[in-house]
Amino acid sequence: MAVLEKGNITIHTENIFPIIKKSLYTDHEIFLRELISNSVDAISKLKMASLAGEMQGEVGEPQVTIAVDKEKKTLSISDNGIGMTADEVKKYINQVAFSSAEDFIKKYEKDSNDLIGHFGLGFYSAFMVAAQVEIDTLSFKEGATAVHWSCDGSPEFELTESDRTTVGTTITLTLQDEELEYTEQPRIRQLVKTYCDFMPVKIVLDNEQINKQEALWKKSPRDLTDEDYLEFYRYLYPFQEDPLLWVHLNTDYPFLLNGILYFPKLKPDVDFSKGQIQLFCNQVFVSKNCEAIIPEFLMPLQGVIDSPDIPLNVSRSALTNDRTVRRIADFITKKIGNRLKSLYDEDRSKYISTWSDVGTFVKYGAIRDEKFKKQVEDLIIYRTTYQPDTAETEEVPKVEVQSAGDDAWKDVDNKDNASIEPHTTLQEYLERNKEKRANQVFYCSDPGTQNTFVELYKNQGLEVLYLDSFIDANYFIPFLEREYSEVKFARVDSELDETLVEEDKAQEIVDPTTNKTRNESIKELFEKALNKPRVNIKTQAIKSDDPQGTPPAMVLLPEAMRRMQEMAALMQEKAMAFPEDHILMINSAHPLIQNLLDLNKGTIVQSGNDSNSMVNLMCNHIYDLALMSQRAFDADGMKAFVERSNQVLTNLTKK
Ligand SMILES: Nc1ncnc2c1ncn2[C@@H]1O[C@H](COP(=O)(O)OP(=O)(O)OP(=O)(O)O)[C@@H](O)[C@H]1O
Repeated sequence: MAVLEKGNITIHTENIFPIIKKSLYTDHEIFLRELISNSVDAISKLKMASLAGEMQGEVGEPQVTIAVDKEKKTLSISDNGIGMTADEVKKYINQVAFSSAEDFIKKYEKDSNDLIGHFGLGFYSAFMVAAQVEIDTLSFKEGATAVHWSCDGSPEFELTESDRTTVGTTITLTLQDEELEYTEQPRIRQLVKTYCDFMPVKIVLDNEQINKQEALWKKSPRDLTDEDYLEFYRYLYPFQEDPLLWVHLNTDYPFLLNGILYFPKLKPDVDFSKGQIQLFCNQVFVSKNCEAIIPEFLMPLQGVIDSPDIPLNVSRSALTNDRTVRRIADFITKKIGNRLKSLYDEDRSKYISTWSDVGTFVKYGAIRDEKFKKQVEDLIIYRTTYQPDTAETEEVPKVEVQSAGDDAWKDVDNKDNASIEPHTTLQEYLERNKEKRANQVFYCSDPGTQNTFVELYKNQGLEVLYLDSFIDANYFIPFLEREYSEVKFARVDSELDETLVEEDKAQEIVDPTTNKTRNESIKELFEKALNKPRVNIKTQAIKSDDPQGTPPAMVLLPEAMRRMQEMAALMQEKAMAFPEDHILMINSAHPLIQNLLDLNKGTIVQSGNDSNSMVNLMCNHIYDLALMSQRAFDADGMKAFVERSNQVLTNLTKK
């Protein structure tokens, strides 16, 4: 075969190939994406040429075909695209590709690993894995002759005639010995699935199409059903629970952007620093790492974004500061806010049912992003103990939610989820409770351990909000306190609000010999029995029509002190130990406490019992029961509790 040309590739650095081969990129595998992208481009160029009437004959069904040969150690990528003439090979491969390679390498040699997806490496990335690269190509142009180009990784190349008869290009790589993994079919399938799954052309290996092809995000939302979105999610994230909501992004001005973002069901240990959104550029996968593009608070979202306007061959830090990227981030944030607002306005019961997960994003976003906060501040809701009157005769379960803007509660059909609980906004809460306790919010951070307190508040007609998501205590409540500086937030177990306690009848003197009040006597009794100087014992009489139904004692953790400890635990990244300094509040109105005082005075005659030791046991027991409703015992605590329980029962059953 006639040699058309032998020559040197026009580059100015002799050592470009060793750099490409060895040190520049850790991700050698991306060469396949680059070569397939070139093929897909060549196919769309041919389509355009055909539409422009520049082409004789029919364009066949577009296809990229991959073939591997283990014995020959080759991998080839063929397309039926536009092809190249000899002159085009000289120009685009020898000059353009290699001189841009040189530029690229010079510019990014140092921080190449910081590049998003190592995009724009192009044809010459083949030399990362190949000892020799051959191009066999026939241009669509009339009268073109097929050419064969080959290069062994030195700056020398050879161009010869080829006997190829079909329009298109085949790139054949003879792989380096340490890169033979690319002759393995499963490896190729995996790479195509990762990088080329949504490319708009069929990719075939061993007579089988191995890419999915349809990029749902490029379609119009009008043509898609909920099931389409769900199916796509399940394809992207198999074995995960269905997402709660999604937002379809679709704009072409002032930048091109398509994408679908899903709100997943959150795991309690969600890590806001790790993204799961996949970044594409014209349906070519770039990176599963959108940190520089997506605002941090949207990191737990999943899905895809695709934009040719995101500069991909710049370093990450340059990307974050890029003007278009910042505008894209703002656009995404705004769209998310709009989606939440429309759901809030149009489907309140769905909004509420997804709130426990979606709310975490919203709260975090409101803390982190001033603009987003403005968009969502009226959409932040809280589960509440408030129970509006419900119409009991209706057959369809109803959920009561507060309508937007006013204080009227309305029924919402709730066929899907009968267990939706009442929710309210903070403004509505403050408005509703301003007569009873102006600018005061009572909240519960853990219904499991604070239920006794919640019940107490509820019974006295005080409304409690549940601020029990994992970002509430350390981040969101402090944020609310900065936003609403006039409002005080107190956890239900921090102290008993004055509305819960009786103005004291317990000041009466019960012991004429010592002149002690009832309260003083109770306090002294417990102090002696417990002998725990760090436990601050207080007495109060809880208001109730049924004192037996109230707890005889409660352990309280003053708000400021508890928060300091929570903060300290957070900084040390460990769970907060139960504070040894706490308040033991004895409910002097409870019959048990009354009886205990009497027992201590010996007025109740317990035949055969040593009333002193019995009183002592009882005091400790009351304290343990109060502690128990706040936290679980450790092994020693449990042992002591069980032993004492048995002792009490033995004493009580003694003849
Ligand atoms: N399969 C192909 N069919 C036809 N022409 C091709 C093919 N592969 C490469 N080319 C030509 O070679 C040129 C250089 O390719 P290369 O991949 O280096 O850069 P690029 O595709 O222009 O840009 P990028 O750096 O973004 O990949 C292409 O612009 C194209 O003209």
